[in-house]
Amino acid sequence: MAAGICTGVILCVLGVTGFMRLAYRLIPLPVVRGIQLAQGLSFAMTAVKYIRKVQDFSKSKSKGNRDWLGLDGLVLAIVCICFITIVSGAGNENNDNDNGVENRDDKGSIWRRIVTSLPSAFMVFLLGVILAIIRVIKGFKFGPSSIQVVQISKSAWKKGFVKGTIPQLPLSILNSVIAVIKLSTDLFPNKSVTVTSVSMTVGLMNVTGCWFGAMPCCRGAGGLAGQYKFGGRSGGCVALLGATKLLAMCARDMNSKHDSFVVLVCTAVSLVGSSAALGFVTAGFVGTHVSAALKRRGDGVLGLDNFNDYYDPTLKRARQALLERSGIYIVEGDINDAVLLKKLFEVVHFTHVMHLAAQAGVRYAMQNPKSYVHSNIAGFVNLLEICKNANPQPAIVWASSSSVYGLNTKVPFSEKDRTDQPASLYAATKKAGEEIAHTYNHIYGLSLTGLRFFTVYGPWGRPDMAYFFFTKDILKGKSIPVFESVNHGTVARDFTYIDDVVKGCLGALDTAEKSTGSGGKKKGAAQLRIFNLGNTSPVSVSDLVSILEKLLKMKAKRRVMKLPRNGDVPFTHANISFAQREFGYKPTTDLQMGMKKFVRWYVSYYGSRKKSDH
Ligand SMILES: O=C(O)[C@H]1O[C@H](OP(=O)(O)OP(=O)(O)OC[C@H]2O[C@@H](n3ccc(=O)[nH]c3=O)[C@H](O)[C@@H]2O)[C@H](O)[C@@H](O)[C@@H]1O
Repeated sequence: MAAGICTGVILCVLGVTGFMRLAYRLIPLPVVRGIQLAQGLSFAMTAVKYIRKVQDFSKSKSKGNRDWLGLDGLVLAIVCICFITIVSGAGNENNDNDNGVENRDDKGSIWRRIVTSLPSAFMVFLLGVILAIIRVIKGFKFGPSSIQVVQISKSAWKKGFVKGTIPQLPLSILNSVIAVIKLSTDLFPNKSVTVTSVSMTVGLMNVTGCWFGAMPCCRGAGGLAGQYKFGGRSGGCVALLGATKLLAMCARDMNSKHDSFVVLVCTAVSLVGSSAALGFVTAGFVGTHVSAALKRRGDGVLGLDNFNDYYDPTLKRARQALLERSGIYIVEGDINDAVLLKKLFEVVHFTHVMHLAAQAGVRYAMQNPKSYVHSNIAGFVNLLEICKNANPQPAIVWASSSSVYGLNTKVPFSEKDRTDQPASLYAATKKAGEEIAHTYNHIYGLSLTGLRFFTVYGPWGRPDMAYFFFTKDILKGKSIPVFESVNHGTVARDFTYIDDVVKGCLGALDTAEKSTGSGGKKKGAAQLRIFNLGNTSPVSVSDLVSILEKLLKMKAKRRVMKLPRNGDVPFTHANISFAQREFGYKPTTDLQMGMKKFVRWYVSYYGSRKKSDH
């Protein structure tokens, strides 16, 4: 927007001061024609490339060859090219005979007249719009959109001017002003256009429009020539174009610029990925790592996160920045927002949903029980409602927890064991999630895979977890509460390194079968699975502290205390044979190695004093 406004201002100034007139007189015609030819050829080559290869517009890259068949297939494209070529080349537009009198008996001539009068490019464009609507958008609604004034930061002005205005200016002057005037004098010799009026109107269009989010635009000699060739020769065609744009602006579906942006991103995602996975809570710990891994292997990922303040939101924003650098966009919203979710699902046909949006932490459930019900139960149900109505229904992989094993004493914990004695409300909501998953699988044919994570840790982890705040407090010289169970027994966890968990998540996604229902109706039995994703070798909290002491080269001030009765269980230990059998899950990182990687990250991330005060 800043670049558009700056370019607009410069064009206005050049127009008013008469400098543009000077440029018009000084720049020779061959230079202008050269620019036009180069532009024309580059557009033609781009068109051929777009037809031959499937495009990854988000990266401006070509992918594989386009399929022959389908609504965006090669056959249709070739038919359209032939149609335009035949219609445009069907003969002289002036079909009068030598005497200037039409020979009405000449049947071939009549047909030729009809064919040449067809607005071929407009017809192909219209067909394209209809096919795009069929492919991408359902349920178009109309009504006025709200208009907002764009806020442009100081750095955006600077960046826009340097990276947008300066490189664009020569083309704007030559193609949007000088070439347009030369061409319009050729095409419409009886109409007078002045350099000042063209320059000023292009400038004013951008100076006013860009403040309201309009895409920077210009007149172009190519566009003028194209419109002339295909029949747009009066002011009426410009008015028609404007009216169509106003109509498009009225799509009520997009209430704000943010909504429109979301829709555009979604469309890009659906065009990019052969399988579009939706990583909910992408700025969460596990979500960040899973999304990045999916993107690395070429999947289309769209994130969703409400960026709540359960723990330091700046860490979440830093994860978001990391993901955005690798091309993953995160929509800011809540899984309880049915309107938003519906909109996303209308635009993208998600093949998979990786649902990692939850209120985590076992002890916090006593302080804020409602947040657990809100996210882990109401939010989950809301998501399942949207997924069951989607067409096609996505396959869902979601995060349960090792805490569902609660007070069980039989080890290692197997998926076949009882899970009816949770020790915290957190565990109870996760257990409820598993039962809710069963219901949606049974009634609607949704494919659902629950993953019971076992105390996942690693770089970019959660500051509310013990290993994280132990590290922080040891470094600060503060004491840390180390829990022990009855009779000075150890408290132990099957700590699992993030990279191992990511492999498990990808394995679960890749082996997830399709949901069988569509549009809210079940059409057959669907897959329903639960897997433990643990490390299979529990370590006591006391040993965890010793590992940290060695890595941080500092002695911890241990405050040994009895395991409080606020949700904690004395130990966890996963049996992972089921995940191993189904998708080859095999953790390879022990606590020593995993903590080394975590500490390295922690020190580099919180290296400065400012950041370490988190
Ligand atoms: O995998 C799981 O099921 C769960 O793992 C963790 O829960 P937890 O294992 O309790 O992880 P931490 O809170 O990091 O505690 C780790 C160990 O440190 C102990 N601890 C915790 C806090 C403390 O002040 N002192 C202390 O000794 C805990 O008793 C526990 O044995 C996560 O917080 C849950 O979101 C997740 O669902």
